Amino acid sequence: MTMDLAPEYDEEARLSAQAVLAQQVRELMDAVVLTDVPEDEMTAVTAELVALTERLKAARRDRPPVPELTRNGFRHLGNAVTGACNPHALPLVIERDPEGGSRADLEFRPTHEGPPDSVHGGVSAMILDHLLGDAVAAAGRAGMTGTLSIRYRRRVPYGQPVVGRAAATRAEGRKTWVDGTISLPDGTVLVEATGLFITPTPWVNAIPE
Ligand SMILES: CCCCCCCCCCCCCCCC(=O)SCCNC(=O)CCNC(=O)[C@H](O)C(C)(C)COP(=O)(O)OP(=O)(O)OC[C@H]1O[C@@H](n2cnc3c(N)ncnc32)[C@H](O)[C@@H]1OP(=O)(O)O
Repeated sequence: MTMDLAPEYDEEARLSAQAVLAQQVRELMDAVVLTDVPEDEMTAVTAELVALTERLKAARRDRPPVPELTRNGFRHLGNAVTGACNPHALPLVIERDPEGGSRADLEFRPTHEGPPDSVHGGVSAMILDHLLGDAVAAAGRAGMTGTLSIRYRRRVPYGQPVVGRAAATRAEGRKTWVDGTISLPDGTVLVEATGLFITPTPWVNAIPE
């Protein structure tokens, strides 16, 4: 009698498990910055984490999950902003804004702290960069950030809901200009961004009419 020892390999199930793992790591990261346990408990937890890290490194790919076009649209599970499989990502969940462009409801976490009790300006800029890039796609174009200009109007809080919005304002050749904001739910603008996105020449023929 022969037995097939090759395991059933279900990539979608593996990615779902990786997304659950990434979410647990986000919770771990929050627990790390907020922990107040005694030093010897931190040392014990660190030893367990070293062991867990080695288990994950037992089989290693050379890059995070790649961007792909699926039946349900574009997904990039390894992305630093939107990737469900990347613990660094919020992850940001972007929708089409009924008023045009892109919109995301989000809540920053304590791990995003810059100035005391406020979100780091670079983190806000990263979120806006991605949101502006998504708005380029919402306008039927594609591009990489050429320039990004940020105006910080008020401190951005973490641990409470805020709203990100972006929309393309103008397009010319390979260039798309986009504006965006992070606001409180009542509409108070906290951060404003303007970006110029440029379609790299190799992408020009890849964008559907
Ligand atoms: C098919 C895909 C579907 C995807 C569908 C789903 C998408 C889902 C949402 C994803 C959202 C991601 C959002 C994250 C966005 C990042 O984070 S991208 C990462 C950060 N950006 C980069 O790494 C870009 C690095 N730079 C480059 O690759 C190249 O410099 C660029 C920007 C592509 C331009 O290169 P190039 O095409 O060789 O540019 P070049 O021919 O020299 O210049 C063209 C024109 O642009 C101007 N220009 C060039 N660079 C700049 C600049 N930096 N500033 C201002 N003007 C410039 C030139 O002056 C020139 O103007 P004109 O003389 O024509 O008036």
